[in-house]
Amino acid sequence: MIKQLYSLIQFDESVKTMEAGADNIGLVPMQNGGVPAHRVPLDRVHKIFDECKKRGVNSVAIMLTNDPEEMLQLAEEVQANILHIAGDGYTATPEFRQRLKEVAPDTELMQAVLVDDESAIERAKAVDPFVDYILLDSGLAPDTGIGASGMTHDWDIDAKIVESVNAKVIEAGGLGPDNVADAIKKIKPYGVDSLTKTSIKYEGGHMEKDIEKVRLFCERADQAAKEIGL
Ligand SMILES: O=C(O)c1ccccc1N[C@@H]1O[C@H](COP(=O)(O)O)[C@@H](O)[C@H]1O
Repeated sequence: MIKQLYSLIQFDESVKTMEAGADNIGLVPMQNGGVPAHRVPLDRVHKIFDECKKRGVNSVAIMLTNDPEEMLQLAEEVQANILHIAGDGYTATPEFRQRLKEVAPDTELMQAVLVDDESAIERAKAVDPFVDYILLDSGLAPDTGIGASGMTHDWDIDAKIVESVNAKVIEAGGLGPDNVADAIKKIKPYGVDSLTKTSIKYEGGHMEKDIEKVRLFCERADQAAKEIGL
């Protein structure tokens, strides 16, 4: 079971998050979008992603901009393992996928799908043929993008999507140590993702990972997956 943790800002907390069991760590490289306090300067992105490589952890660059040209520039610059499109104004296309391969041949593509009602199933199917991952998430963040709501959504829809697509499905939206096991047992995803419930939030939008909660999240996810033979 892949455990994906967002949204890393500092180098030291990234290392601690990897040591606590994360398989994928996600961050917002400096761009036009997202809460200013969460955007990571590019020199630090490189330092964190180099550390990921050394430790065999996947680096994920989250795109909150809605400009595909800016995404491709960033993809070329950071060469992440995964590019996660989470902006609410742009959805990946086969052409985007092709251009991503040209500028970052080793970067896989993850498309966030907003699960608001059953229409999410068709939206997931539409991107399935040309993405590597589909991330199922809740709500729209007030600043930009799909996700970061801290809320769960209808897991029955997610279970149907897992059955209907070939891409690897990452379950997101309001997951934390308290409910990750239930989500895995119900949805049977390829991976699980957490932001709000494994973070400490401060005034002004600053956040840092709560390492004990990250550790618990990873431990409970692995235990649940083992129990159902995933
Ligand atoms: O990670 C962010 O900073 C972010 C900002 C804006 C939109 C989405 C973002 N992240 C994605 O949202 C999920 C779920 O968040 P939560 O656990 O429900 O709070 C997060 O893990 C990222 O995939």
